Amino acid sequence: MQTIRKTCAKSCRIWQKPHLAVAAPVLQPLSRFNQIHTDTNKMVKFLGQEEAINIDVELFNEYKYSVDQLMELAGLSCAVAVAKCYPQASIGNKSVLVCCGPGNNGGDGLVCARHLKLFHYSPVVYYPKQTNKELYQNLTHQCTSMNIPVLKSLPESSKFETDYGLIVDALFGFSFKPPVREDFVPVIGLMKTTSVPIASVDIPSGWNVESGEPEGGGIKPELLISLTAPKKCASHFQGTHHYLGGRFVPPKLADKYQLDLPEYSGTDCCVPLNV
Ligand SMILES: NC(=O)C1=CN([C@@H]2O[C@H](COP(=O)(O)OP(=O)(O)OC[C@H]3O[C@@H](n4cnc5c(N)ncnc54)[C@H](O)[C@@H]3O)[C@@H](O)[C@H]2O)[C@H](O)CC1
Ligand SMILES: [K+]
Repeated sequence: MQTIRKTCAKSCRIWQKPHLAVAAPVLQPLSRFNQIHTDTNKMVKFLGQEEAINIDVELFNEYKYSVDQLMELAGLSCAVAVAKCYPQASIGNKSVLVCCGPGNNGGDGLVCARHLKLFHYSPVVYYPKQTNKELYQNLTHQCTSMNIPVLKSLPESSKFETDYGLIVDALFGFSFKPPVREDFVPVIGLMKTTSVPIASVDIPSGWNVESGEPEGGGIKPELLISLTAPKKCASHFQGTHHYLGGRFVPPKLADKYQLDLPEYSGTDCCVPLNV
């Protein structure tokens, strides 16, 4: 626990909002503000939506990464974080429902499902809005080739709690613009009402990327895996585990955006952040 005064001193350096330094006399955990205190005693920056998109564009245009490369690393780090928080034995013979959206967040979900299968889980992919782009077709093919069912409709709700031990939420990431469109209302509704724990990839789907949970309530993931760096909505995350994944950021880029990323341990591809 640290005082907001201390938080603000750091915030001012990064966010250059000097007026914040004299506000808010109350005690607050850092993670409720716009930075998070990590195990390594560093402060990770929380990104706004535009900044997250700019970093993504820079990775592709300036650093010449391909989407496939980053998606593979992002999806792998999600599967590893899931395995750390929900060891296969704790899920037993129940399946993991991996809900995939129409964009790159959904692509991370397809990669995550494939790695979960290799880690001996039983993933089932729910992928209602499939595109004909080659990357997504290949990722889907890789899943079906590994006997991972890919569904276009939601599994039957009466048996949901007995059949599924975990939901991986890969519907929407940092490009989401509220409100949730009609096609995705049922799956968001299921996630809002089920007792099955949820692991959200990058953003809890349906949340505003910056301000967090929508009015009237949103999904409440137990695990959040932020990719590259947490987005501002992560400061409202109240679940049990917050991990950072996507260990692909070139140091020069991290410096440019003052990300202050935590140290990943050894060869790990994800790192826990203090909640
Ligand atoms: N640099 C990184 O950290 C990387 C992160 N990755 C992942 O990519 C997503 C961002 O992907 P993007 O394709 O830009 O967008 P989304 O997946 O968030 O969603 C776009 C998709 O969703 C549709 N959509 C938007 N709003 C709504 C709505 N209200 N209702 C329904 N549908 C909506 C939109 O039309 C698009 O089709 C990031 O979060 C990471 O998960 C990369 O994998 C690697 C690099
Ligand atoms: K998500």
